[in-house]
Amino acid sequence: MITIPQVVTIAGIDSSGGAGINADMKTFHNQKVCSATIVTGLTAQNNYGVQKILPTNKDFILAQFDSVFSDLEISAAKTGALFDTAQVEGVIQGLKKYKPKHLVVDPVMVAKGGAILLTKEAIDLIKDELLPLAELVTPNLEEAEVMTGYQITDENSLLNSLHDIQKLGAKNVLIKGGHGQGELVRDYLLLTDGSVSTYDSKRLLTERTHGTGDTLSSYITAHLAMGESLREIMPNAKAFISEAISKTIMVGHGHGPLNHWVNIND
Ligand SMILES: Nc1ncnc2c1ncn2[C@@H]1O[C@H](COP(=O)(O)OP(=O)(O)OP(=O)(O)O)[C@@H](O)[C@H]1O
Ligand SMILES: Cc1ncc(CO)c(N)n1
Repeated sequence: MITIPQVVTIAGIDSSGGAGINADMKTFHNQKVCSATIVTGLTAQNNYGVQKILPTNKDFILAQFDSVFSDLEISAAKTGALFDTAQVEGVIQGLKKYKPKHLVVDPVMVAKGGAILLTKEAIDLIKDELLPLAELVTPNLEEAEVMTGYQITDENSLLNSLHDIQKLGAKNVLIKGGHGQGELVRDYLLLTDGSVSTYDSKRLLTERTHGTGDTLSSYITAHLAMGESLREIMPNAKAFISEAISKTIMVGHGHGPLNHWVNIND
């Protein structure tokens, strides 16, 4: 018999296959963990942007929680796109009921192409009630600004943001630098013990970066489920995302999807 870590992604489906649950499941499969899904919505989306959203309702979200958690042995969960306040309430209720050992919150707010995925009320609820449940929250630069209410203009304001987001209740905070500038992409990780580590990689000059955030947070979730620490996971997570961006697959137009077949141990 083979035992495989089991994880769940609580997120939306991307009709073009490159982001959201689709990216999560491909990453989980690549990293050899078994994944369940709690679907928060369907998107009519492609590599140009999001054309339409059909959110699932709170009752159906809770029904999926009951189905998944009454059967599978879930050791880690991650949240991705959540679309309205009632949904966020459902997700918080489900997480409080089933208490997965590890929870990664990816506070997806804006899709590549600029579509706003979350209302202001829902963002407040995420800050007040979802972040305190999270082992790790993974905002990009804009999402960090929305959470704190001030702009990140330099390293000082970035470090302040890390601490201010931790004060909202998340144990560990990762601010991702994909939307920054310069030759390097630098991600900043603040741990519970107050230490800050930075992770650099070469900025790959491509617009084919659909689903980078989902892929990174899924990779981390998979490895938390395997019992690794964030310090152990981060260098490999960065290597994986760089490899998945650089071994370009030509699918669709615009912000094309990543290559989820890569293996950083090759
Ligand atoms: N051009 C790039 N070259 C190398 N690494 C990148 C690049 N863009 C993003 N990354 C890496 O991908 C991960 C996700 O970062 P990013 O800031 O793009 O997140 P995100 O905005 O949440 O993604 P998404 O737009 O998919 O929601 C980070 O680890 C970041 O360092
Ligand atoms: C469904 C969905 N979730 C997350 C993102 C962000 O990558 C997206 N574009 N679409």
